[in-house]
Amino acid sequence: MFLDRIVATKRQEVASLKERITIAEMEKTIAGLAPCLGFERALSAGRKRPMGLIAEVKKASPSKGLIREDFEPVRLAKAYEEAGADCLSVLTDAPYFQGSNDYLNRVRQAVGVPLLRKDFTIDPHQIYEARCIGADAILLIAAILTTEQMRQFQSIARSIGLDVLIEVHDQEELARVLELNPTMIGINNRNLQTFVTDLRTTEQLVDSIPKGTTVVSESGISKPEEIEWLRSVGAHAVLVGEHFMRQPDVSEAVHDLMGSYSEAGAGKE
Ligand SMILES: O=C(O)c1ccccc1NCC(=O)[C@H](O)[C@H](O)COP(=O)(O)O
Repeated sequence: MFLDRIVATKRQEVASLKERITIAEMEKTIAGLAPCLGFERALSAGRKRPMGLIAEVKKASPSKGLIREDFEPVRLAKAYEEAGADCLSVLTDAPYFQGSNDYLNRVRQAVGVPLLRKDFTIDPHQIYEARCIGADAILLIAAILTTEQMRQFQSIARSIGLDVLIEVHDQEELARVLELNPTMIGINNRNLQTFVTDLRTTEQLVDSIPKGTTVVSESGISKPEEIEWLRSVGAHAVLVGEHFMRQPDVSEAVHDLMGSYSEAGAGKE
């Protein structure tokens, strides 16, 4: 399975990270950082449109290869912010997505919206690293973690101020995730074996999620009517990468997909 390859790579990365820095050293850095920006809040009570938006800074993907030639992460992030994206997602995985920790760090200096570190978290070291490089939230993917790992990682993340987006693909993963009483769940519409996206995945899972949980529909979203439909079935926010990355003007692309917005916020139903 493709995810097994990614996890094997992450094990090597974590081993080399552990040789470079200890958690105690990262804790010292974290003690001197400003508090995190509220990622989950920006998508729920604080969102600017009826549907919240996490706009992704994504250069390439395993399924599509290089997506954007003129990839300038800071310029893209500023354009997203100017267009009223509630939060940004920055891919930091290098081998499969051509991402980088440095991209996230530079984006952090340039924008004032909360940032998700988009990577494959398999070890506590990566959670502390995420906070050190400027993330406000991390992603936990149920498909590659046990329930106990997710519980431990969620607790560590919260203890250093990070919000947690826990991602599921099916009912089995969702049942395990609900044991953790998460405040925010991502439903990934992409089948990780075939890479095919199907927005009905969100519809199939959303009704099993307790009210009050912020639900993010992820992947394969590109049309305004899909935003409307995802909202009608119960999603509070969307995560969009490839569609924006393929448009010459990402700011215009956000307006075209999401509509106009109000700084006053649209709030959580
Ligand atoms: O994007 C991929 O091909 C991919 C393959 C395997 C695991 C994860 C993958 N993507 C990560 C994501 O979750 C997406 O970047 C994100 O949801 C945005 O999706 P999209 O709008 O379809 O770029």
